[in-house]
Amino acid sequence: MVTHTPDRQDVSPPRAPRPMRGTPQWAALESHMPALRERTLRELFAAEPDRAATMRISAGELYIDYAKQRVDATGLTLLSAIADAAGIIERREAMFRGERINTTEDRAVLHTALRLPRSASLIVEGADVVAEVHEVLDRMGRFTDRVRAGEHRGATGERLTTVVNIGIGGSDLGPAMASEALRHYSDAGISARFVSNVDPADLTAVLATLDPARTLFIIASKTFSTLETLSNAEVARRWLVDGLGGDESAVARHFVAVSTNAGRVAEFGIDTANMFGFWDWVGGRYSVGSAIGLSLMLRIGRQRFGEFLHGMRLIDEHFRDAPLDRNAPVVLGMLGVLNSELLGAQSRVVLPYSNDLARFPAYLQQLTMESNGKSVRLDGSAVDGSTGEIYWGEPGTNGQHAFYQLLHQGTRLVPADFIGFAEPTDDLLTADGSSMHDLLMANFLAQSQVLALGRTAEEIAAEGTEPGLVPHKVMPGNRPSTTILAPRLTPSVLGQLIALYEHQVLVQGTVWGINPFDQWGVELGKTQAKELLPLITGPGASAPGSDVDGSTAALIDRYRSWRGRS
Ligand SMILES: O=P(O)(O)OC[C@H]1O[C@](O)(CO)[C@@H](O)[C@@H]1O
Repeated sequence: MVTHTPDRQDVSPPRAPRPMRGTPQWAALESHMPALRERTLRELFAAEPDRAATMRISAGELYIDYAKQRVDATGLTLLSAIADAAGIIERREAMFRGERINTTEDRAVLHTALRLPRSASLIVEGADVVAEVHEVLDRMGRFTDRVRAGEHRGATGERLTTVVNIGIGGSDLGPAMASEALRHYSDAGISARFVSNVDPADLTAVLATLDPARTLFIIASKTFSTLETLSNAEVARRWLVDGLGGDESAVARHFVAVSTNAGRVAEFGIDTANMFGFWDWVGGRYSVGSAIGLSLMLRIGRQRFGEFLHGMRLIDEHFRDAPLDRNAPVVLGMLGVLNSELLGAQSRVVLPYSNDLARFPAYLQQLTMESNGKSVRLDGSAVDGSTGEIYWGEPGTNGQHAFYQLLHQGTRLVPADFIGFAEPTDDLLTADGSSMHDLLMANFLAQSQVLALGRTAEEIAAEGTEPGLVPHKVMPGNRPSTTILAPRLTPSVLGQLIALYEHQVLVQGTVWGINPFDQWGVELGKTQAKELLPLITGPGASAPGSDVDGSTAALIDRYRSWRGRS
């Protein structure tokens, strides 16, 4: 039995992360910045012939090239010194040990325990969390085996062929992204649909295509108190019962829940025998490897779901074992800090050259921005720099024909993460017999090359360009990017990509001294929506006693009048 104890590196007890600005390590980086700002990527490539060989890391099956980042060997050493001084090793080990590093919610942060092997043991506050994790995985496995084999059928005896996951945020984005990414591995004739928005258009559009007799609903909510999810779940239940001739008992065969809150699941009317649990130490945006991934397991089966978890574990192990300056989440997280804090980048664009990863940027938006969009440190003091990179993106080559113009010639610096695969999930041949996948990947390679090296006025003039057009055609270059290449988009590789970004969040949160694991900023909007609802449906905001601000009151009045309620 493998016991996961903090024995990998000699660590002292965890401390709150230290603010990094003002430390000697930060000052050293700042004094090196003129060298990084002045030298272009063209110059760096010319000056450092072995740049490509040294600025790459293999982690799991991911080949990560960061030679096109605006950094040199000294800069990289200084960046890892900052991560070290911020206490990343202690914080990482405290996380893996199951300490309550999410102090504002008094919780451990143990998504990494979701992917420990059955043979491992991790005792946290007296309980072996690995045993608990595998008990749930086994239950999920038995259930999904039965649905996939047609043994668990709908109330009328039909096979269940569509699973509808109703959830939002972390209870939607992970499984929705992964289900699309791994569509190629769906092998039991089960399709998955995802409903998240409280906008009735979402559920209406999905239900319109479905047969209740063949539909299984998964109500996924960590808290089981989320307005959007419960509203959609109630309507879905009514639709099912009505569609099956008013048979209330059908709910038991067509509804399962995924939650940490058995009481609320029972209150909602789902038998807790049909509930798959997880734990408060799994943050919503870190939960795709928990029972929140049930829809994915239904599609790809328990073995491939296991490979997905294994992929995450490969990167967990790399994150724990690799020295900081060869550690992919540390290096990439710190390059994000460099770009956003010292090179003036305002966002990071993620460009998967895989249509199957279309939802990956949206998934990363919650993972990174809900985690590190904070402006106070763990001790409640204000941060003194910026935090939380803004993530966005679209699959290549679609983005090329939409926003790459700004990436190449705009005034803003937008560092890019390119993600691509050697083997296609599908390939087609063009009329001349060439592989469309090769065409896609030629674009993948060309774009980062052009971003980095650009084209000068002299080079453009030398091509015979009319002088008046030369400035319009200059490609400034010197725009940083990282390229992540993997053999193929398998369940394991998807798990590796997810964990690579998860751990970057911890690295950056540690350097910024903030808590990446709470999300207090989303609460007030929810409360105020509840307060405004009766004004919208009842007397209006201009009624005596209403203390709604003038702008909102006028909007409510206009809304009510257009709804015919004045
Ligand atoms: O799974 P739940 O409890 O329904 O929460 C859904 C989402 O809502 C949030 O709390 C934010 O509103 C996310 O952190 C979470 O992933």
